[in-house]
Amino acid sequence: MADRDFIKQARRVVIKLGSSTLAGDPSVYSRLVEAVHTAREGGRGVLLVSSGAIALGTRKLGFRTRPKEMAKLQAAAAAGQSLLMRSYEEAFAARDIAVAQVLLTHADLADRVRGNNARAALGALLEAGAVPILNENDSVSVEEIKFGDNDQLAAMVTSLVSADLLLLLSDVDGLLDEAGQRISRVEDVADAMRYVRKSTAGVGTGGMGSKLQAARLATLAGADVVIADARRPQIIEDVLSGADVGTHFMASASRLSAKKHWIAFTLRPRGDIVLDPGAATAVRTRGKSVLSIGVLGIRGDFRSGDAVRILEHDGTEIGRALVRCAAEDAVVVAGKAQDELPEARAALAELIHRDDMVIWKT
Ligand SMILES: Nc1ncnc2c1ncn2[C@@H]1O[C@H](COP(=O)(O)OP(=O)(O)O)[C@@H](O)[C@H]1O
Ligand SMILES: N[C@@H](CCC(=O)OP(=O)(O)O)C(=O)O
Repeated sequence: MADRDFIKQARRVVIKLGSSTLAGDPSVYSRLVEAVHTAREGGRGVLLVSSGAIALGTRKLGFRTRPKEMAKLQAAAAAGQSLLMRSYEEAFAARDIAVAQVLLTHADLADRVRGNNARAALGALLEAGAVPILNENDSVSVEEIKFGDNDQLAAMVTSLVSADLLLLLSDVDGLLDEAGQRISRVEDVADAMRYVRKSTAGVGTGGMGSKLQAARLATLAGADVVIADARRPQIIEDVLSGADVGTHFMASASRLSAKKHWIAFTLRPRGDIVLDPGAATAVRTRGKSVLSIGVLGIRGDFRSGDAVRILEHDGTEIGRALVRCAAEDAVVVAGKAQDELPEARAALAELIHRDDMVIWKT
């Protein structure tokens, strides 16, 4: 199959719209509605991740520029979110399509029960024929519980609902090379990072680096990703028909299970487990569990079931995992063989089970 043939067959699609798009030409809403309508007629389920609340709220509340102070940013988000949803409600009414607002914080997806509830609610909305419109719940999100930006939220939602395609719409043709030419296809996201230019202009928060990171997350969840220009007429239709527009990232052949993806990319590590060279090799090359005897050191203040980084003795990160005990117990068992462990902690000879571990490809 040709590269973009998988996109033509995508059944579930997440479309992310950036602030730059929504703060610009208002006709973007009506064009979006027509494209979503056509996609649904073609049997696809569509979810939107929409930024724009802060940009709209900044104007609505009469702030001259985007506020820097957290409380004012949150105020702008609250004021702008209702305006944003009103625009969507009105636009989608033209096609008699119900929209539904879903506001999430990072903590919602980091908690398994809450994440499962969100997945079920989104599934029920699609089943009922509605278009879920997601945004970060900015007015209650503080730094520790933020997604970072909506590119990351969109990638995590893509994994959560097992979407086949993530379409990141922005105000550029796609990823541009040094000469400003669109790159049609990216094979290696890490390598593509060299094209990212730092920019302070514009109303967006993430920039291109964040879109590439989102592309990495979503392709490892088994989705194709396209970054494309929202200002181009028919852009969504063109992308979904497999046309050579925007920048395409193919779904990874070594996709992670939903659980491993969650460990690797949604959870925030609370500490480090440092391995000796023998253990590091066994874990990295043979996918072995982490045994207490191979642990050189423990850092951080994690609890049982938290995510941790797995490090080589020189500090290189090998992977991420869920740890089976709290830091205070891990310190006691580190470096000890099973027969040296106190009886109460015997089970901790296997500190991390291989099923709870994601090893980075080198
Ligand atoms: N190599 C690159 N190719 C394309 N855009 C780039 C590149 N490097 C940096 N950018 C910047 O990334 C911006 C898009 O990100 P952002 O402003 O966060 O958009 P959005 O609000 O749509 O999420 C572009 O407008 C451009 O200024
Ligand atoms: N949640 C914020 C958007 C944050 C964000 O990531 O913005 P952008 O980089 O334009 O996608 C808002 O609604 O204003």
